[in-house]
Amino acid sequence: MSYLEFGAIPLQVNPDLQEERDQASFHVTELTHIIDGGAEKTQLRKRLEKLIYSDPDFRRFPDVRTFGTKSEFYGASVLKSIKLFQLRKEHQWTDEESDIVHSLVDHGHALGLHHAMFIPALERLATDEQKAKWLTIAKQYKILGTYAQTELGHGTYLQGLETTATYDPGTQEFILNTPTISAMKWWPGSLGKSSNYAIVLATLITRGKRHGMHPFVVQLRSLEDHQPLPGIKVGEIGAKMGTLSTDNGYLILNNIRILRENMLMKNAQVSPDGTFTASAPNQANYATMVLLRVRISEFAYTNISKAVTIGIRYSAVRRQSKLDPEEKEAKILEYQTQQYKLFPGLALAYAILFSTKLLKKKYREAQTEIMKGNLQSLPELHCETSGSKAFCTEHMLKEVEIIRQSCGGHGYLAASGIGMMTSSSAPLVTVEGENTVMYLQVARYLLKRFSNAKSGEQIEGCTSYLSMNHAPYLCPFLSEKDCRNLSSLCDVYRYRAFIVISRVVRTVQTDIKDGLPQHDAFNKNLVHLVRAARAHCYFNVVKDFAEAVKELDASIQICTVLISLCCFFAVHGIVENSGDFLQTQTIGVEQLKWLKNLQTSLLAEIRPNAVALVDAFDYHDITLTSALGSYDGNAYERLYQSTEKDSMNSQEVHSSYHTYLKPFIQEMNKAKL
Ligand SMILES: CCCCCCCC/C=C\C/C=C/C(=O)SCCNC(=O)CCNC(=O)[C@H](O)C(C)(C)COP(=O)(O)OP(=O)(O)OC[C@H]1O[C@@H](n2cnc3c(N)ncnc32)[C@H](O)[C@@H]1OP(=O)(O)O
Ligand SMILES: Cc1cc2nc3c(=O)[nH]c(=O)nc-3n(C[C@H](O)[C@H](O)[C@H](O)COP(=O)(O)OP(=O)(O)OC[C@H]3O[C@@H](n4cnc5c(N)ncnc54)[C@H](O)[C@@H]3O)c2cc1C
Repeated sequence: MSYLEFGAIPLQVNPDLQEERDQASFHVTELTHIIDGGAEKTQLRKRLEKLIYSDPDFRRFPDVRTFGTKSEFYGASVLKSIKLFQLRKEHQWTDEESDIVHSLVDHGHALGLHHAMFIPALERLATDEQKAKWLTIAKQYKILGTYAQTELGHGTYLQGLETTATYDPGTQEFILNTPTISAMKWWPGSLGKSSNYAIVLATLITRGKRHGMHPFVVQLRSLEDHQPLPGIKVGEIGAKMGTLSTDNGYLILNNIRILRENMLMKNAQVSPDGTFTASAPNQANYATMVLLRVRISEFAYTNISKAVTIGIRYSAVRRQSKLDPEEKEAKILEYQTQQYKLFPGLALAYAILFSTKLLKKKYREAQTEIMKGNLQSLPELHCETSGSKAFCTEHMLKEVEIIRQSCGGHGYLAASGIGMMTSSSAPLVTVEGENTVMYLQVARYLLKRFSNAKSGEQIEGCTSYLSMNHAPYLCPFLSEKDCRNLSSLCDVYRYRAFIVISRVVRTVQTDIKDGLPQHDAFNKNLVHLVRAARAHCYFNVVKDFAEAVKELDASIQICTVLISLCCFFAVHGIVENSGDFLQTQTIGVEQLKWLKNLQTSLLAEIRPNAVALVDAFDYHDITLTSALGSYDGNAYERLYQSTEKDSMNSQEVHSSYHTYLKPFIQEMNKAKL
């Protein structure tokens, strides 16, 4: 066989993968339509896919990503941003269309924060008059902006932000300053080299009084030559583990004067004479973060669904060792342990998909009210978005890494597409509210709602179960078969959450009664509080998944397979956290035995549809950029083909040979002689 024949990609689908597709019990397209939200949405996505991928600059990304330098990668990413902006303008994309496009192109493009945060911040924090000024030019790309909140010294604790915006009534300007090294802005995406504007979050000082964190529109760079304006020092913070396309930046402000009107004044106002008035609680200024927490939850779906597509397709074409000594080597997907690595990620992808669809709906409804000035739903929304962001990203990151390991050695190759996914997924547990901190916000809300419920209030929303009549719980599972009941599984999660929450409330209360100040009583129980928040979030995701499956308007075949998957998601979660479930007596030892058996039975049940379930995500090969996970399953040919793109292979003999190796080899051979 010639060299070329080795590398050529066969025209047909790998027969091992075809075999998987042939045995699917349902129509993949029907499920794709459900995932996309309807047949017309699938058509829309495909139309956008065609448009984007017809441009070679989007197609050549895998090469740059795999083999370029940081600077080359960033440069190519700026080009990609500009092309996306031009296309958005030309085709007048809606936000929905734009979101679809962002999930298609390699995420995190250089100017991504302009649409992800700068524009949403203007929409949420500016008055109508300010919107007419700033939003209009931002949408026309006359200015390119970012969201500069985090500082070197503080990311989580926003009340600790040190950047100041001091009002000068004499000139009716704010003077922005970075008073200490820890006050410099540090981390904002698109800040280092790309943006010429930023919404800077700073502590407002007027008439000698500090009024907490507020948003200010600040020009950073000249619109003529992109040089930083006088008094502004801005740059890139340095190499990161991944996300090479984004120029995360630092920013130092030295007596920067901006007009009074540059303070975004929807929620609080400073009048010309310096009088401060607040028309909403300070937390209303956190609105951009709340939106991003929804989007990051959705992004967790994108990452886990891509990863598991790669893992399952590859496991269907990779053969290693013999199951039956008389047969040929088995597909690694046949091994129960391999299914145990992959199917939790598969079930998680569907769980996050359905749960975030619901979250998005709730977000839209709440946001409509908030924009009208009704902030009643804000605490509940904060709890739901914080919890979803923490739960989805925590579980996604864990499963993506397990799936990477499931690909063996090849999973460690950049060409697999999955290693990069691990490093680009990693920051999602930190950005937009570090996960532990987000769980603690959920816990804080749970404690409040718990005591409301205790005092007889009828609780609505995601914590409504706290006001249920909680007679001692008796697990209804009397056999393995009973454990399949989705409604009973939801009950098990609900009671676990209730008991974990009530126990931590009792402990905190006892500690306070015993004389500990409230903050010490909290800190003494922080781990348990996070555990309570996790239990609450897990319950909500299981419930959302189960309800979505129950209400699905789909064929019996699809319902059957999704019920198995949902059941597996719930059962797996109980088995993985069995200590907690046993300790809260929501299950007993006997029931745990049945649940463990059911867990492995479900692996076998899901197995025949595994490839179809990932095919239904319908990722284009360019979106996946994976030699292991392409639709045709020709993994080895694609891996070998990818070596051609490696610059190390552009010369037969590398230049280092002449500089170092040749003299060394010659020296060694001389010595031998
Ligand atoms: C295909 C598209 C994909 C898109 C993906 C994009 C990827 C982009 C990648 C990266 C972008 C990253 C951007 C960023 O990271 S921006 C910076 C994000 N920073 C944070 O998230 C900071 C986290 N910290 C906080 O949110 C807060 O400081 C806090 C919640 C930890 C504490 O709040 P604070 O007011 O300082 O103190 P309290 O704890 O005392 O809270 C008072 C009170 O307010 C309630 N509360 C807090 N936050 C909110 C909120 N957002 N909404 C409503 N209410 C809120 C809090 O619960 C307290 O309530 P109380 O108990 O009733 O008093
Ligand atoms: C890739 C990336 C992109 C980013 N993009 C932006 C951006 O565009 N704009 C922007 O403004 N920021 C951005 N950030 C910053 C990001 O929002 C912060 O890093 C994040 O909010 C976490 O804050 P921190 O770094 O201060 O972590 P810290 O708060 O210092 O966390 C460190 C540890 O302390 C713990 N901890 C902190 N406070 C508490 C507490 N109260 N209780 C218990 N434990 C606590 C945490 O759990 C964690 O384990 C970005 C960060 C990254 C990594």
